[in-house]
Amino acid sequence: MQILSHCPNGNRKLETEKELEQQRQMGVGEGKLPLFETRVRKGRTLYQLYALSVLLSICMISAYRALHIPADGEKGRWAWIGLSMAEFWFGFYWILTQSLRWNLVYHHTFKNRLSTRYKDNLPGVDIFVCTADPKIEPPIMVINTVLSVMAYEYPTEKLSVYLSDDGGSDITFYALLEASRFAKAWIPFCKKYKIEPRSPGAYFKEASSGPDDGLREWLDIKRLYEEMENNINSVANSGVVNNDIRKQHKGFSEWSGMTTPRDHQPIVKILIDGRDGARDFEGNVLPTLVYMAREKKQHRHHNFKAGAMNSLLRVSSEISNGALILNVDCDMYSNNSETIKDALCFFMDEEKGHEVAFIQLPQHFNNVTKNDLYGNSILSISEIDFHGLDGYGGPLYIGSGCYHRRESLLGKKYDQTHKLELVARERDYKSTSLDLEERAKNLITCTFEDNTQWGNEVGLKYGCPVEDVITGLSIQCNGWKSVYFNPRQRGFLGVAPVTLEQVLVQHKRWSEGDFQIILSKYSPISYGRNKITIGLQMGYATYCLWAPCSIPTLYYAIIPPIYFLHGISLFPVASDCWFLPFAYVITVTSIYSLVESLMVGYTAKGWWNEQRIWLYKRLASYPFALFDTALKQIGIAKSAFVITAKVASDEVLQRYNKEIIEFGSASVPVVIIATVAVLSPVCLIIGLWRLLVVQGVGLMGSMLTQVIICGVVTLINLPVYEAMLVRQDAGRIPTFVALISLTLSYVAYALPLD
Ligand SMILES: O=c1ccn([C@@H]2O[C@H](COP(=O)(O)OP(=O)(O)O[C@H]3O[C@H](CO)[C@@H](O)[C@H](O)[C@H]3O)[C@@H](O)[C@H]2O)c(=O)[nH]1
Ligand SMILES: [Mn+2]
Repeated sequence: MQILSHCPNGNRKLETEKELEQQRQMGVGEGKLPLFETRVRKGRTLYQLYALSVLLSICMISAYRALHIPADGEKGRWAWIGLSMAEFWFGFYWILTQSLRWNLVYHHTFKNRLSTRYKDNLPGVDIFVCTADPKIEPPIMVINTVLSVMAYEYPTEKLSVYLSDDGGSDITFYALLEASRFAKAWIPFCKKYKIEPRSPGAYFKEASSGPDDGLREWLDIKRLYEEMENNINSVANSGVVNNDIRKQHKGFSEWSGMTTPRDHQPIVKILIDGRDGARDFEGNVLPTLVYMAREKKQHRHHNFKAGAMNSLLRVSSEISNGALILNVDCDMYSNNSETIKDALCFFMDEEKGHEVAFIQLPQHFNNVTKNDLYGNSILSISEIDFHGLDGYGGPLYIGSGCYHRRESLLGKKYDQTHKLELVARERDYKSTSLDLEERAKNLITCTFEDNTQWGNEVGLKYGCPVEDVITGLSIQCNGWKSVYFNPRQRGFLGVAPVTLEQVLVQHKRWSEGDFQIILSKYSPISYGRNKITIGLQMGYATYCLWAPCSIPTLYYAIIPPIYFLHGISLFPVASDCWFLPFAYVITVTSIYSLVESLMVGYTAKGWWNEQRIWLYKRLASYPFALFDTALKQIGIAKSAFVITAKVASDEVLQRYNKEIIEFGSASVPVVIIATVAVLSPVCLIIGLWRLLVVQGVGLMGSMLTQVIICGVVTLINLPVYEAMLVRQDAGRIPTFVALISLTLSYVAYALPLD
């Protein structure tokens, strides 16, 4: 690996690792040495040769299509033209994706240098946790996330944690109250024994025994945690907070007149006020802890997570006003208590830090099965793509696990002449907690944002189902850079969806949101022009164009099989030299993707599963994103945000752990998947019969590509046939869906071909 480190004199120069190590040992100019280094991945030439060879083949495929269009009246002319267009799209899309592979960079931080140089002179950090529904997002999970971030290795008086509750639930409030008490024992325990992860739930699930020198304490704290867990779960299960509990905190009075969580006054409760010296059991100051539920009115749109985040920005500016902001979803606990310091290494680097607006860490999940049944770990994105984007100005902001500079998130433009430093700010020590709460409440009423730039020029942007990506893009267009930091000890772990339907729904939101960005005024192509690098524009486009990829994929999965069934060839004969580029692209890109997947940690079966889910998303999730975007464009539909479920029944979980796909319902996506799945083997069998018995084996060569397509689609769909024909559990494909799909396949067969 080569090291591309930036030197104090402002030049970026290439050095070998050895030289840098020598420098480090000599302590040359300690105090000026960078707080992080950047490495470029080796072996680029090999990759570039591979990419060029694929590019060449893609061009040859297009040339073949253009030169051999069937004449007017000849069979398969329109199918041919359609295939040419689909291939052209795939080729074009493949070129875009090169931006994610061309120039991978990796960062390494020097936290020791940060500590020696800045000691305690560190900025305040405000951590925002968002939750929206106590049923879908159980309060015990939410507070585990809260506790994990309260226990960061960071001066506690500089740490403030805010929970935004869009569910407006007194059960969540109660859980947070319990957490504020438990924190007094938990935080000192974590720090004393340096335990990881600092989500107590996750920790006790993994740790079968405590530290040798603190077994007693470990047992005590485990018992405390279990008590709290029981209390919270029993309140959550009963659905009501009883009067005894209500008496414990005056904050519960906020719920006395509340009839529905969709209509209530603004609530801000400072449960721990770091200023007034609230202390843990060891006598250390506790981090500030705040509960917030913004005002809701039946007919007022609340802009989902973006609205919550903007409210958090304002409330926190009143209470702690940290210069740094960390945002996590309520299911994504911190799995590495050092990442604040890592983030600071980028922000506080004397040479480059002032350009950086946000540091995104990868999103990993702690419930992914061995062979990643639903392709949830998206490792090719977190281990490759984002390192590639980083080489062109920085990754996307993808929500959870992102550190922001407050100013850039608020919409400030980057100014080269005016370096913004991250410094500790004076907190308001004069006002009482009550004063702060009252002032903060006024900032989160429904009308507060009326006639302001909030949601537009200021804060997170409204109106897009992926508020994070569009906001990050506009920050980058404001001149800022971002950094992708992927530490060995994973920064955050969340909960990935465990049924096919949930996966498809989640991807519909993402692909729809991303597609809307490219159509919006913030399109990375037009708005981003001359503001971000071309590599980054291309990188954004790969995500923004997920949704339209569905059409050529549907076409490719349906048309070649049907034409095969009818004995019409749409590809060159295997003995023809035009066959070579097709064969080359298919084989080489598949091998490449397999090897890459194995390298980033997939099993071979995991790779195969990912191919399947990739197909299903394109067949049965992205088309709906396209459709809804069209409705939205003509003004019929409004944006929605379907929250991803974080709990599932034991039965569903059992199947998930056995890696059995949960089809489960007779939804339209399942019908599409089943139809495509049924079509391929039917075409394969009838087509082969026709070829072998009627037309003669000699024609096999002209049909080889179509046979392969049918074969691969059939193989990848084996779980579908099993779910239709063999399985008896509730996750199977209902019989009448199987019948519908058979009927639809027949219709596809009977349709007149061109
Ligand atoms: O009205 C809402 C809806 C959602 N949320 C919160 O937003 C977060 C993300 O929601 P989730 O259903 O878990 O969506 P995911 O698809 O898992 O989230 C990813 O994608 C979202 C954008 O679509 C980003 O906001 C997230 O940060 C990112 O992790 C959760 O903490 C929710 O509680 C709210 O606070 N208010
Ligand atoms: Mn989530």
